[in-house]
Amino acid sequence: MASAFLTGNKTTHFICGAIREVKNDLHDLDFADTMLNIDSITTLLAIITFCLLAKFVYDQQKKKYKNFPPGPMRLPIIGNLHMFNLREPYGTLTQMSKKHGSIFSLQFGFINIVVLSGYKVVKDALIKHGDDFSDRPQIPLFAKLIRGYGVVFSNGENWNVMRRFTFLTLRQLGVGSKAMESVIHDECDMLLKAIKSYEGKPFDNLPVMSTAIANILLSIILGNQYTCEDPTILRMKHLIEESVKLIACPMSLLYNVYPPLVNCLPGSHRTTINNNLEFCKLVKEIYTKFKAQPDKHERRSLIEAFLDKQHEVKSKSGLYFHDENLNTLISNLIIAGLEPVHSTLRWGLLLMMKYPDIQKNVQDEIKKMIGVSLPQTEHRKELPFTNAVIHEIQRFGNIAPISIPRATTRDITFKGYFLPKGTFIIMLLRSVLQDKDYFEKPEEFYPQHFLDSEGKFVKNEAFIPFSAGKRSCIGENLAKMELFLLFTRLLQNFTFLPCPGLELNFNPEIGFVSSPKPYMMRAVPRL
Ligand code: HEM
Repeated sequence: MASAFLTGNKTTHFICGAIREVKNDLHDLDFADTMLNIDSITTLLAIITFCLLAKFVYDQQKKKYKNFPPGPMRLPIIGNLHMFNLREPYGTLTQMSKKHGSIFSLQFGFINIVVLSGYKVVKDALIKHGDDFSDRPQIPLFAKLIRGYGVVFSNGENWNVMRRFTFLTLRQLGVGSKAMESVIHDECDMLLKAIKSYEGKPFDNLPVMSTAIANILLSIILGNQYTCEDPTILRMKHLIEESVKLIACPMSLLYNVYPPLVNCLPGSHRTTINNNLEFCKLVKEIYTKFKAQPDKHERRSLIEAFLDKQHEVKSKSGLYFHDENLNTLISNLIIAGLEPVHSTLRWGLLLMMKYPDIQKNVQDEIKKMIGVSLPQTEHRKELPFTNAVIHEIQRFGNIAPISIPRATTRDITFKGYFLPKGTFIIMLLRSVLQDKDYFEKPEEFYPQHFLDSEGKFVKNEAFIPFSAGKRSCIGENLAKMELFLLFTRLLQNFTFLPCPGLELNFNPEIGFVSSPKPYMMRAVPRL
């Protein structure tokens, strides 16, 4: 309605007419009325300015987004927000992709978002157009927390330098080698001991499992200086676990859409910001200690490799090795590396309790092929069923349903649509891992997705839980090693059973990572 009024001469006539009317009225009024009307004029002018501005923005957007992918009808100001079930946003996106196809657009407040779904389209974007889709968008809450540093949400040269450093350092620290296998086994020994101590009685697996996985990651990032029992680490872990959930809560989502409006309100976004400030303070305490006593540690760590780089400021890339990047990189790695592995394993145990026959087949295969000896990564080939089950846990568990958002690095035409530079892109990984053209029973837990008719393991090209291309998961090798060794040893040592009277719950927790809700289980020793 407003924009219909505000076109060309009609707009000027409307404004002049309104002001003239107000002026005429002013003659006949006393002082109080005059004051009242001055307020009315201000309000009227504000409304008119707003409408003109809205029209200008609308025209600019229309020009910019010509030939933009279509999508569901949007409302002014809120766009498509009203259509979202904020408690299950991934479900809403999946439903929309069924209706609007593999490329469609949405509007969140004033932000235009393009959603890509299905293996073919997502693969094209990740691989064929890898460079065009390799940025991260500016998401207000993350921008506030991360300020363009670290690796997960940075872009350009900062991202390049941090990614290369992280990738090479993980390799130098033994990820993928026998040395890392032994770190994982040491932690697994403690995990088995902790589980055994419950003597087959019900227990909550969340704290026990997260301790083991956190200790593996900490040994890489901080060397052998810190373990999960350290009060600083306990606090850091709590802050991360809380923030990972809060980031997907309604107030945080609203903050990302209307930052100035929501900023002053209380809610999950404020707690996340405060958690981040506290987290950075704790990381700073840790690296200050490292700086104070260099070369004193038995095992080298990522933090020490970074501090070494700070001394080599000769090269141009050396400029990026400052404390802000160190702070953010460490928090990035702890957040990105802890929760996904932990959640995948917890989905795994939940599924083993639901499907006792599959659990038994895995145990029989382990018994037959490796007996009681320690599993090694090479055993994957000899354990095709176990390997297929682990792949299916990752596919079914689907812990990163929308991956991490991307943005276009330049103006591009993709599948016939124009996407301006900086377009916010969601790659719906959930739709890839459930693509019915690649998985026979996409909504079921079906390890045969990764087995041929003779029971041999077969790869499936649409299996990309770590995403793909130049911005794919840095921790893929570490995560695969952890999942294989921990899962195999857990099933070699225990049979996992549900607690009598408790129903198994497969509804995921809301959060950035789609994890199972806390649950109790029993573990009966086998050896
Ligand atoms: C089961 C375990 C894991 C899964 C399913 C997983 C999945 C993912 C996914 C989907 C992305 C987004 C990639 C993209 O934008 O295309 C990602 C990014 C990332 N992951 Fe993982 N991840 C896992 C474990 C880990 C571990 C153990 C680490 C750390 C050592 C890690 C570190 C990272 C980092 C740093 C990024 C950002 C990469 C970048 O922006 O360049 N992840 N991960």
